[in-house]
Amino acid sequence: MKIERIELQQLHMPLRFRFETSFGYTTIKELILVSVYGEGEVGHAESVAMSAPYYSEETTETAWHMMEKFMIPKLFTSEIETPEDVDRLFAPIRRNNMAKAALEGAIWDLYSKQKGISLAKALGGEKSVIDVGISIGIEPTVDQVLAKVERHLGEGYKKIKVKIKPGFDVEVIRAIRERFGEGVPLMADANSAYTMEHLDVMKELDQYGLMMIEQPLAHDDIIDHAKLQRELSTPICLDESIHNVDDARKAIELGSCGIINIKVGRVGGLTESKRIHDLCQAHDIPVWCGGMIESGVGRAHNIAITSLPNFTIPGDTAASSRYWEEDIVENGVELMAPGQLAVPDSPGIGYTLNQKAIGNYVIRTANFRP
Ligand SMILES: O=C(O)CCC(=O)c1ccccc1C(=O)O
Ligand SMILES: [Mg+2]
Repeated sequence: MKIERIELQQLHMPLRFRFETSFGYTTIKELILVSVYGEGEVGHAESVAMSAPYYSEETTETAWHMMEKFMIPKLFTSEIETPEDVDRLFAPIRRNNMAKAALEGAIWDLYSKQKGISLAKALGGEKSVIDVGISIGIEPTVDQVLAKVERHLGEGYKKIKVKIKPGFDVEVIRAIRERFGEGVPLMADANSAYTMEHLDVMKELDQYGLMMIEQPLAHDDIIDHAKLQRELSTPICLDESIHNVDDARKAIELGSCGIINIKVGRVGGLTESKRIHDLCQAHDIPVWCGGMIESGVGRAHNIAITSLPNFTIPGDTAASSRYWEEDIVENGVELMAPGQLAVPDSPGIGYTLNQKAIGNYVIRTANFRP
């Protein structure tokens, strides 16, 4: 694969609502759109690093820096035949997974376009339709959460995830169960807001038949999660704690979780996402695709990886129109049926960029050539 040019564009996309988690809130989503040009085609992906280091250590600025100073120069001075070569090329660079994933993902898109196949097919995906859920943030009142649950259940979303934090947890879950019943596929995401001191709260949550509790304990822990898992019948799902396939192997071996959330950015790319998927499949650990408030470009990548068979639990890839007045892909990523997204079968990510919309959001551009 001959790479002729790489373009980075920093975009600021205003959200249609304030998205709050236990670690902070987002009203304007920052992202870096990566475009890799070669042999008459162009591949796209986005960096999901956030503006501040509260979900992970990366930020928009560090991702830009790592790509510009270390990753793009490597791409221009190496022979690349397949996207797996990119994964190998970046391996000596420690962490900075979101920066790595953005470049590797754009090259996966470019590679599948050059082959004339969909990204889903290039990854070994099998599904033509995926079930999706929705992630509801922390709201000022429980009633406001209930209103959102009602609206999104009406749109057919197949999983309702609510964000929790100490003081805004059991009450929310109880209210949802009382109002909407036991049948709602419901889970809670704590984004590391609890410690083992909160065992009593976790045991209370355990009474509500949740599909899982996501990342209750520290972002860098798998030991206490194993202890907690032994105290609960609800499966623990790890998000922040899993950065690569070895983390997944150790967490499974220790019994730290029963489910893993795969985010392509957090694990450093689609190649590593596939490895984690395969490992989990071999151990009967279901996986699902998490979200990072992506634009349509990141959503398209999420759809492609979710087409792999062990993504058996609906992920967080909701429709573009929930987040954006206007997305940066033509027509947005929209539900084809209640709670379902189509897996495109056209080459690459299967979505065309909306250059006019990009023009409205872009605040910085740089081009790199060999
Ligand atoms: O709607 C989405 O994109 C998922 C939102 C979400 O839950 C989330 C958003 C930003 C950072 C972390 C997380 C998370 O899954 O923990
Ligand atoms: Mg999470």
